[in-house]
Amino acid sequence: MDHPPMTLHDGEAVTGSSPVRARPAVRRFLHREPLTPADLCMPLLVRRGETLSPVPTVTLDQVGPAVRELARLGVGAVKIFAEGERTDSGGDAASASAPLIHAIQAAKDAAPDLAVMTETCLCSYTSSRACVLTDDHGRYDHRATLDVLGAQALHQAEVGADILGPAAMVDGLTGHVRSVLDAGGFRDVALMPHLIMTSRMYDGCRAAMNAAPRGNRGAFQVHPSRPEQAVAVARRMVEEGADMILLEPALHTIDLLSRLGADGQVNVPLVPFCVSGEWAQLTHSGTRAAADYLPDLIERLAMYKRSGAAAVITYNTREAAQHLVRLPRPR
Ligand SMILES: NCc1[nH]cc(CCC(=O)O)c1CC(=O)O
Ligand SMILES: [Zn+2]
Repeated sequence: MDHPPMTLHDGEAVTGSSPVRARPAVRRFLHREPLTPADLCMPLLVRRGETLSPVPTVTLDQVGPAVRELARLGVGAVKIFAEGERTDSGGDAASASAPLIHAIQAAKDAAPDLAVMTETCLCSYTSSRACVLTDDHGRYDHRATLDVLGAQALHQAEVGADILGPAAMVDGLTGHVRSVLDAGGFRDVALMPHLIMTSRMYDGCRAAMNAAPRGNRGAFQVHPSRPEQAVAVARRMVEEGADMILLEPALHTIDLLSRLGADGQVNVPLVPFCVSGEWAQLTHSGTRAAADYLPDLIERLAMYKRSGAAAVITYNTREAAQHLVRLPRPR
């Protein structure tokens, strides 16, 4: 044996222990926080009314108070989604007075130092609930999709959004939004495109936003059997100017998180999004007491960090942050 046997205070030998674990002073010396409130981002789904929803949502006038409370807890960011007017041509997606734009403004007014992320997508604005626009024959219209999303991105930047989230998963979107922002004088607005795997885990969010897809969203998202495609898409996003990449669903893309984070894949921060289905599983759709799921939640979030996440987006941000600020540390 390399080390003398470790003993507890009563002198009894401790088997299976190590010098690193045996003494509180050494554990304290080596302690690193696995997770802090600053690592977390809260998705805010903004809806017009308080009708029944399968996931937590807010109304526009609740955005300010919610953001202030999150900021007080030390939370790092919010990610704002909002339903707008729907038409075949993308409704008010490109309007400066869309609910999403007001919500971003409310969040920045409430806590200027908290990072505001957005979703830059069309599924909250199309009659079809698709993330893209289609032409008169129902075929994907690349030019029109990029035009509307570019205009939407500019409005998001104009009211102070810090990180935009191109989410339609179409080629060239990240690069297009980057060039629109640069031309508009917003070089310091960051891009975190979504790398989305097809999944049933989005159904709750889609229902809450009245955006259950009628068409085939899988045409653009990555199929779970194609990890090599996910790597290729991630690399292309970085080439086009992604500053970070969002991975969803977090729980079903942990393999990608560690794979992409490994040397030589992509060199940008990776941010898993624990989507609505993950919230539903953990909280039994909101019926479970926080005290019952908090240990699981904290372990889960720490696991994402350990697997290479720069930060984590979770609907449980508030409970997690409240729990973390109460913990004695180091432990
Ligand atoms: N528009 C892409 C997008 N943005 C957020 C979610 C899901 C988020 C959640 O379930 O919490 C999705 C997936 C999808 O629409 O297919
Ligand atoms: Zn979308």
